[in-house]
Amino acid sequence: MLRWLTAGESHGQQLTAILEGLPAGVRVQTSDLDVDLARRRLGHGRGARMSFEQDAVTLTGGVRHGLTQGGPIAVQIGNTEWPKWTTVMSADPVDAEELAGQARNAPLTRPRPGHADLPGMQKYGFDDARPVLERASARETAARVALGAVARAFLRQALGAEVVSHVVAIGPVVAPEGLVPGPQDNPRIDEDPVRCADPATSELMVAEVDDARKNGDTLGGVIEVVVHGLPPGLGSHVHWDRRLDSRLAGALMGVQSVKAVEVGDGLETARRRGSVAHDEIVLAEGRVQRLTDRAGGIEGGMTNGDVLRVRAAMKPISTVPRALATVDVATGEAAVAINQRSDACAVPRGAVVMEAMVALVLADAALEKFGGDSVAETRRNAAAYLDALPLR
Ligand SMILES: Cc1cc2nc3c(=O)[nH]c(=O)nc-3n(C[C@H](O)[C@H](O)[C@H](O)COP(=O)(O)O)c2cc1C
Ligand SMILES: C=C(O[C@@H]1CC(C(=O)O)=C[C@@H](OP(=O)(O)O)[C@H]1O)C(=O)O
Repeated sequence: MLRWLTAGESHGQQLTAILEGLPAGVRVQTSDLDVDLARRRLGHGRGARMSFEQDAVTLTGGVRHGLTQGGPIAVQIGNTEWPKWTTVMSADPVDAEELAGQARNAPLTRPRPGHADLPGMQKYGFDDARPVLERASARETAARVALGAVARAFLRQALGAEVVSHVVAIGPVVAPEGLVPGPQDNPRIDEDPVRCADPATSELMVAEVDDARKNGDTLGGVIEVVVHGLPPGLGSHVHWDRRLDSRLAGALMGVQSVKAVEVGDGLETARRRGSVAHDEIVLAEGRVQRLTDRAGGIEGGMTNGDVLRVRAAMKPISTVPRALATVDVATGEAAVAINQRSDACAVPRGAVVMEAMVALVLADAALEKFGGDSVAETRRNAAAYLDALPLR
């Protein structure tokens, strides 16, 4: 239904993104994309680049006078870094002498453990990590967040659904269980330096980031994305690749540094007995309701109408200032890994990327279920489906 693609390098001229398959009539404008792009630059632990990068975003296709037109939506995001990289990252051949004078062009031959550097060089036949790290960099997530903002607008206008997130762990500091942000809580959580919903835990998280940074180290953590207002029946039990949990897991694992995904209570559920692992169904006030939401709003690969909760675990940043051991591929000698300027902890801003991926997957699943060439049609179809459900 929905297809999306991104292109561009971390220090290239710009990122480009295309979203194809969205209906006409979705209200969206540049400022909506700006809001999420700015949120992606926030967070204690971010690197220097985040404080000056402007994410100059332009909607270049598919939107007219603040409304989608039904055609592919195209977005470009200029890289503020570009002026320093015009020669090194030039698409066209450049004069060899001019290139030789550029310190930035020195081959990167000491691959960083935990990065795409070494396997990428081996796979694509490069003797320099530059072409690999330029595309592997999470700079690319700016493009996903821009498209995610469009998907978020569609979900809100078609279904009344809201996608929010919070940080539930940074390194060993874990927020209390059971905190579930409400549909309007993003602005409040954005105010917190680590996007944690619990102020006491937030203070401990900030201290942990400061301590890691002081010691030349880095941190990862866990993000929970919460979606309110979804109808039952998005996704399907009938085939593995139609299961919504499978699609969400793939999308979240597709974000740089994500090493685990949980749906609902996830791993904790595996440690429970069945009698206390599931969500019992009752009839209350003429509606079917669940007493708990351990499943995170998904049963049998479909939304069940409860609040959707998925978690993504990011590993610690791989560019560790206290440089890790590697091998210089030019000399074959033991070396320390290249140490580029880097985030110390990207979990708070990673949360905004996870929201975008969840919004894109849900927009796709909503269009599959309800169709519609205009958002008004999608909305009517969804309303008729809900009206016809015998037990809601
Ligand atoms: C929002 C975000 C920001 C990131 N920032 C950095 C960074 O500044 N330095 C770094 O080494 N890795 C950073 N990463 C992680 C790397 O991009 C990632 O570890 C690398 O591309 C290898 O991919 P893998 O971890 O999925 O194996 C970031 C990831 C995300 C999601
Ligand atoms: C630029 C962004 O994140 C970058 C992600 C990243 C990495 O290795 O993933 C490394 C750093 O980039 P640089 O190569 O300039 O040091 C981060 O700043 C961004 O998120 O916009």
